[in-house]
Amino acid sequence: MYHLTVYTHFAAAHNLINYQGDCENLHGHNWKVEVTVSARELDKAGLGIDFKILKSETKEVLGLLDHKYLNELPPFTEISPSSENLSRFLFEKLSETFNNDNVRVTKVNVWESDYACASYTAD
Ligand SMILES: Nc1nc2c(c(=O)[nH]1)N=C([C@H](O)[C@H](O)COP(=O)(O)OP(=O)(O)OP(=O)(O)O)CN2
Ligand SMILES: [Zn+2]
Repeated sequence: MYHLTVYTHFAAAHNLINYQGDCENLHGHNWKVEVTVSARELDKAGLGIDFKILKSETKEVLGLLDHKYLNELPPFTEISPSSENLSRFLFEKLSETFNNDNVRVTKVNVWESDYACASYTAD
C-alpha cells in the first residue's frame, strides 16, 4: 500500500460549544490540514493519485470552511467546531471526493496551532 499526504490550510472563526473557558468566546485560527490517502496500485506514471489533484480537490473542500464563522455552518450548528469534529467532517467530505476502487482517504490531521492537532482515521 502507498500512502500519500498533502498539506494545506484554511482560516476561520469559531467558538466551542459546551466548553467553559476562553474558547467558548468567538476567536479564530489558521488551521493546517494534512490529508493522507492510501493507494493499492500505481498508474503508468508511477502515481497513486496526482498530488496536483489531491491538493486542488482538498482546497475545494476547505473552501466550504475558509473565512467562515464555523458555528453557522452545518453540522457545527449542532456539534462543537472542535478540531476533532473538523477532522471527522473533512475526512467524510474528502472521502466522498477521493474514494474509489484504488484510493481511500485514511487520515486527516487538523492542526489548530503549531502545537495542537486532532486526527480522524479510517479505523
Ligand atoms: N481537544 C481539544 N481541545 C481544545 C480544542 C479542540 O479543538 N480540541 N480547542 C480549543 C480552542 O479552540 C482554543 O482556541 C485553543 O486554545 P489554547 O489551547 O488555549 O490555544 P492557544 O493558542 O491560546 O495556546 P496557549 O498554549 O494557551 O497559548 C481548546 N482546546
Ligand atoms: Zn479555537
